[in-house]
Amino acid sequence: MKCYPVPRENLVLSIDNLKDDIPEEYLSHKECYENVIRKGSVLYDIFSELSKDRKHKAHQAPSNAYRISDGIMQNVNPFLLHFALFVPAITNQATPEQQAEFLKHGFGIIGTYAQTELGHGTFLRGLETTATLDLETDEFVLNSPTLTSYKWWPGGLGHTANHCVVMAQLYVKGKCHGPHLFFVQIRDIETHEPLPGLKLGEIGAKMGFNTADNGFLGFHNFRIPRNNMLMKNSQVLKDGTYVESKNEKLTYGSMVFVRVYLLSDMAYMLARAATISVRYSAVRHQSHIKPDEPEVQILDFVIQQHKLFISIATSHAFKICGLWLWQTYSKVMEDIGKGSMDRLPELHALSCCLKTTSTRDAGWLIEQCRLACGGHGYLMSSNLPSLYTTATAAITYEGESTVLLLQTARYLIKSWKRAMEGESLPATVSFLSEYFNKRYNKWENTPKGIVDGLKLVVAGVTKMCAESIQKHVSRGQQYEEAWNSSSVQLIKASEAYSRALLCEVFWFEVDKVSSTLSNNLAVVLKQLAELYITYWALEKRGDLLVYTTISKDDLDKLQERYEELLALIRPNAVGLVDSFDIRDEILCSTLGAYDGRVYERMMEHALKSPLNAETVNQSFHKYMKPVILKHKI
Ligand SMILES: CCCCCCCCCCCCCCCCCCCCCC(=O)SCCNC(=O)CCNC(=O)[C@H](O)C(C)(C)COP(=O)(O)OP(=O)(O)OC[C@H]1O[C@@H](n2cnc3c(N)ncnc32)[C@H](O)[C@@H]1OP(=O)(O)O
Ligand SMILES: Cc1cc2nc3c(=O)[nH]c(=O)nc-3n(C[C@H](O)[C@H](O)[C@H](O)COP(=O)(O)OP(=O)(O)OC[C@H]3O[C@@H](n4cnc5c(N)ncnc54)[C@H](O)[C@@H]3O)c2cc1C
Repeated sequence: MKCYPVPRENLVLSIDNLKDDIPEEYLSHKECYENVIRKGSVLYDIFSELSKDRKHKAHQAPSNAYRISDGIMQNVNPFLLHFALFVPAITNQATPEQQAEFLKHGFGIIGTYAQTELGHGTFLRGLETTATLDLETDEFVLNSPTLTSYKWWPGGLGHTANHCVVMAQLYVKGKCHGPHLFFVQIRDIETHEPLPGLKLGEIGAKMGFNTADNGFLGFHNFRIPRNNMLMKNSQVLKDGTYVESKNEKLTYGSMVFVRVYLLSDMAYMLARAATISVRYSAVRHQSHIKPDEPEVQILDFVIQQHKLFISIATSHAFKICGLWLWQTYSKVMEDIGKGSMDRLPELHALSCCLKTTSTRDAGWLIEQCRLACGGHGYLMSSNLPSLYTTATAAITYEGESTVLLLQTARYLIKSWKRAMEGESLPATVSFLSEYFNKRYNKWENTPKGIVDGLKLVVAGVTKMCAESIQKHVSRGQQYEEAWNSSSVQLIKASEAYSRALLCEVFWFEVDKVSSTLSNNLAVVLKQLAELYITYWALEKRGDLLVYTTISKDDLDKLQERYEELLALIRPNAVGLVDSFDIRDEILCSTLGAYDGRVYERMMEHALKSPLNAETVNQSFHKYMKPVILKHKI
């Protein structure tokens, strides 16, 4: 790999170890793991060399360098959790002294984030792993009291990591203080054997993510020093005094970090899928549009453009909103550093709904890209199946999507109540006050008008939810029960909110930067933003008809404009995906390479199938032949 500026002599393993003799999809589960460890270890070495001068900082945006991993393994890198959650958890949740201690070996340790248990993933307060202070020895004793308390799912936990950050219920002097994080060594550094008192393993084959080495972990009277509790926000002193955090939800900070980041990650996943399917659709000729003319590029079918251009536009929307959300995150973290928690609920609400919408959209849009490639999209060598299973996992991990939408709904309902009481609201929800005070405009058939309309939908649905909860309460339900009864509508409010946010930020940011771009670029970027907004206005036409003054005539015009936009984008479609600038080595697709040699690549790849190494497979002689001979007349 020439793209890495690390001298070969600095590396322990040869860079030649990054090559595959047999494509990954033909390996067994065990071989696959061993293969990604072979390649992952080289990468780990490269990343550690590259990071030598880069001090870990809390709230630092992740470097894009790890994308190289996508080109080297089609499946998930088992070292990912070290970078994505283990190190960020320590930098965000440990004191400076602890950080110096826990990270002193740099890349000499490999960590993961062990939170989810067999019995509980969503409901963190229900976790069962215990960390009990032993005042005499100044240690915490970790235990998994039940089968359901076993840690279950953490990436890299099965066989890769030798350390982890563990979420456990803190017990001091018989009192439970809720979930807290602990730094725990789980394997011997030299032998890699699990330490005594631990039961460790891998959880088995999954729909995708198969090389992530997701594992289980049980503790039996396992002791760690008291100082291994991450104590930036709350502390346990030597005499057992518990010092409360300013906000107990700060313990959940590492999850907020990844949720925020996932928006950009989904932009990239979608860019890869769009690149493959748009390029393929330009190469593939099939059927006629005019009977007397040659077969067309399938990209010329308007319905194909409808399936694919939304992915290009969505990737840009996620990228731009991802940057916006990252800036919000950094600002809120800075405020927290200065002691102000004011914007933490807003950040939590934004990150929950945007994480959910971006992962769900990426999942179904990647699948749509796969379907748009016809049969060939079903081949592993197209890389679309792997992209799908990897993206779709994110709908569940780092907070299950329904559960996160309900968190945002909680914030919307609270904000609605504040609006009714005349309180001022943060800019991201101030439209609720405007709606409550009936300050809204008549429908306008422009991108800005659509954004305003989508916000009216959020406000209208939120109001309906608040009334529904109230109705159930007045019929005798407790507030929490009434919440459950109204949850279908609450989810709708949250979904509508994230869509309005995505449309607004995408349009506003594109509009803001367009004067700094060349005219041609600004025009195309605006077309993509308008396409995105119009697509969603048409998808949500029912809600717009209920909550705004949009008419059938307006909708007809929007449909016409949408089709116009498809035609305007068509000549630039291939250029647009080329501009994502994803190298063939990272794309890893027989269908999507830059040179368009689709059929040649497919044949070359098919010939690598181990089944093609011999003309007759031995199973013929063993099983088929006797049956054939028996039935031969
Ligand atoms: C070589 C490689 C190269 C590498 C290069 C390096 C580059 C690396 C770069 C990085 C690449 C990344 C790529 C991704 C990869 C990922 C891989 C997979 C990771 C998967 C990890 C996981 O999968 S890890 C587990 C995640 N597991 C959850 O995600 C549990 C969800 N479950 C909850 O999160 C809570 O359980 C839940 C529901 C909130 C209720 O919590 P609860 O019961 O305590 O709270 P309540 O509901 O009662 O709410 C009470 C009040 O707390 C408020 N609140 C709640 N949370 C709050 C919060 N966070 N912040 C503020 N406020 C919060 C709430 O808004 C209420 O506020 P109010 O009262 O004012 O309304
Ligand atoms: C690929 C992958 C990688 C992962 N990596 C890690 C890792 O590295 N570390 C780690 O700690 N964990 C990891 N996880 C675990 C992951 O974070 C959890 O699976 C996730 O948070 C969902 O929790 P759950 O499995 O308990 O789902 P559940 O909460 O059991 O969800 C089941 C159903 O119940 C519903 N439900 C649950 N609660 C409510 C509610 N309050 N209201 C309404 N509906 C509800 C959900 O919507 C869902 O439909 C990973 C998971 C996957 C799939």
